[in-house]
Amino acid sequence: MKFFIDTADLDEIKEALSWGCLAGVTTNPSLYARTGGKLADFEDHMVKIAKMCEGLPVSAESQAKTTEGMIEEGRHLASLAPNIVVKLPICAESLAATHQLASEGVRINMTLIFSAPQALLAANAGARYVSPFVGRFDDIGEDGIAELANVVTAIGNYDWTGKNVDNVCEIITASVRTPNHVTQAALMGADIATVPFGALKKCLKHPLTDQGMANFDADWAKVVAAQ
Ligand SMILES: O=C[C@H](O)COP(=O)(O)O
Repeated sequence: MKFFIDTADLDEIKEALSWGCLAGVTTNPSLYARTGGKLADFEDHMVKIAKMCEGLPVSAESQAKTTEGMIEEGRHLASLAPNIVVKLPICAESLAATHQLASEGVRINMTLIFSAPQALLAANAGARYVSPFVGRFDDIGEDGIAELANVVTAIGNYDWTGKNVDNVCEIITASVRTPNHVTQAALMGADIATVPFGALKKCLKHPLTDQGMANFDADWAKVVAAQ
């Protein structure tokens, strides 16, 4: 399973990139708002991220509400950098926009997916990625991982050749809150987990790793002292 980072924060992206295991970035309007960015700077910000992550997919979300608007904004966002993926929230308008944009070679990440039928509709329209949300189910006392499993099985049952420029539909596990979400997504074979930086750091750490390092250092200090 590949790791994306779910953030629009340039410092977080820079640090996560330095780890050498990042395969992409996803952003959304809330994440951009959290950076304090202005409307006028949105495109430049997306281009900055795309340049930092050359060759890696970077999702930039359209704010258009009509099919025509999404097509226009989607074409524009995709023209900003070769690795920009246009993110659209699932609805009738975005399915139609996805169908058109995919036929032009634009990669779409269909977001706000909460069920297998939604994911199947998106993939059939030509989505290059579908983003089922996990944590928001858990937030309302439902089982996000079980819904993710339905999406993974449903999308994995079919061949998406001819639907988009890459002939595949990858599943981005989104709304990830915990390392256990990452574990469960990987165990069921989700292609990608997009993880906020805080949760990514939690994935890296384990108390037994810290304890083990401290023990090795202490024992090595004894070896050095005995010289
Ligand atoms: O846009 C996709 C995000 O992964 C949503 O995550 P969130 O539920 O933490 O806002």
